[in-house]
Amino acid sequence: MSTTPVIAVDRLNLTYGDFHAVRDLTFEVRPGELYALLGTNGAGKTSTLEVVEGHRNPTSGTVRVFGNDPRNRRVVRPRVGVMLQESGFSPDLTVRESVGLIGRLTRRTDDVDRVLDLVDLTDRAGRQVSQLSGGEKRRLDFATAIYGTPELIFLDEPTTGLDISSRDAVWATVDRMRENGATIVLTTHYLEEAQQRADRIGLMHQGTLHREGTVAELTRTLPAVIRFSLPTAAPTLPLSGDVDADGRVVVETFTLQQDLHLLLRWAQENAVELRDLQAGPTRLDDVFRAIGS
Ligand SMILES: Nc1ncnc2c1ncn2[C@@H]1O[C@H](COP(=O)(O)OP(=O)(O)OP(=O)(O)O)[C@@H](O)[C@H]1O
Repeated sequence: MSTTPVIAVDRLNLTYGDFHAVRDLTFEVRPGELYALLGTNGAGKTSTLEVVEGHRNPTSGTVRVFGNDPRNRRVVRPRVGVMLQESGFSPDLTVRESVGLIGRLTRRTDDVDRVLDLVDLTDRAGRQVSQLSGGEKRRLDFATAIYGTPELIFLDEPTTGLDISSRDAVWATVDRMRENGATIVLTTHYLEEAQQRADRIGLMHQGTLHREGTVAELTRTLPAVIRFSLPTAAPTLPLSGDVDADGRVVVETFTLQQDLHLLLRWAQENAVELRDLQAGPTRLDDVFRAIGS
């Protein structure tokens, strides 16, 4: 498999008037990976993706998609599927017409019925877009991104407004496309989805790439947490911790397995019940909460 990056962003800057929305941003997306571009509100994700998708000119810096300037739409567009946050469909078109139109615009070919089946809109094919529910519209947006099985797919908040079975169906389709070599760029505020699926994460904050790496790389810099309640008059704990607002003991640790073992052995030996015991590795949510703190 080629190791030439599918997307290469080098010292990208983007300003809106006096406002510097993206600052010296550099990152790459490799062939076949799922790269999640995450961040706080207003971090600059959409602005960055608009440049990478060829919709917006950078103020400075370079962006290459398959080695080309993304504004070279004739070359790049047929290879790229885009699911935007807001769909731009004409409300008067039917579902079938909308999917067909996208085919013509992107110059990809596909079987409209196959795509409608994949997003479970076969029985809505003749209906006008204006008559679709929010979740159905979102599935239509997804259909346009996967039409013609593009090599690179941008998914901007793909599962917002979808019920659980529609979400599962979207991810099953994404998984299948990845098995066939597709590269995915995901933005989402559902951190759970990124945590489960991203090969690498770029975490943006105030226009810059605050952190980048695999989930394990991002979370390993923060301690894991053990929480429990103790009965009154318990003997002295074998490790140090704080007490939270609810009176529970909170132990932060970089050696979770070892400390948990120590704690459980101590509890057993002293016949102490550790009520509401919880222990877990750091989650992506915690990495987010630590931004700016
Ligand atoms: N057309 C515009 N004109 C002026 N400022 C803009 C424009 N578009 C975005 N901004 C500002 O640029 C910053 C980055 O916006 P952007 O939409 O890229 O962030 P984001 O990371 O996608 O945010 P969110 O998670 O809230 O969708 C924000 O402060 C926003 O207010």
